[in-house]
Amino acid sequence: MKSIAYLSLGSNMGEREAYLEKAINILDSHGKIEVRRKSSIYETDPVGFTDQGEFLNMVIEVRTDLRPEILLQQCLQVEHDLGRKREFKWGPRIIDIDILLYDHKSIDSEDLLVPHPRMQERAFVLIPLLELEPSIPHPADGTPFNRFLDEIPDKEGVRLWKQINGEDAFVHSES
Ligand SMILES: Nc1ncnc2c1ncn2[C@@H]1O[C@H](COP(=O)(O)OP(=O)(O)OP(=O)(O)O)[C@@H](O)[C@H]1O
Ligand SMILES: Nc1nc2c(c(=O)[nH]1)N=C(CO)CN2
Repeated sequence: MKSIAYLSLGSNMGEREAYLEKAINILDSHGKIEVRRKSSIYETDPVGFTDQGEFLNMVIEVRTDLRPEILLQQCLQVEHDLGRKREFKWGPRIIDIDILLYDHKSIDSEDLLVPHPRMQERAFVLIPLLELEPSIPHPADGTPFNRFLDEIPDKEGVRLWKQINGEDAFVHSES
């Protein structure tokens, strides 16, 4: 049976939008992961290590029969294929792909924590996720993620950068 997962994508180096686009295309290209919906793209102030460039962030919904650990491997492989170098934790990156949610599961294995352990404190994750699924609940206790967003004081650091309507992602209208 197919599962539904939500992935967070972020880029703050080089051609940021092109990296998001390439990552989605690679994920979708093997026939194992169907990218069903894409949030808008947001420009976001860096969180954690703040002395770095602004990010573009978005969330996608995928449908897959890959197990969560294999889905993670695919995400890491795409990061690798696009040339990501791991320099330091929370530092600049051409692409970062995190698994936020996988069905209604809680997973705690050596390499994978789902829900992503820091997602509920990150407006740059919650705003695009809630755009796709406004009342999605936390699998552990059913708390709607919009309640976590309400508790984040500073949301100005997340600004709509490019509105996406479903399948229209990456179709450029500017001339
Ligand atoms: N839900 C998850 N999604 C992606 N990676 C995860 C997840 N849970 C655990 N990991 C582990 O985290 C590692 C990736 O860490 P990475 O260097 O991308 O962290 P980061 O993006 O700098 O920080 P953060 O995890 O806070 O976003 C992966 O190798 C993976 O084993
Ligand atoms: N705005 C923003 N800040 C971050 C991001 C990110 O994707 N966007 N990713 C991080 C590590 O995963 C650390 N800080």
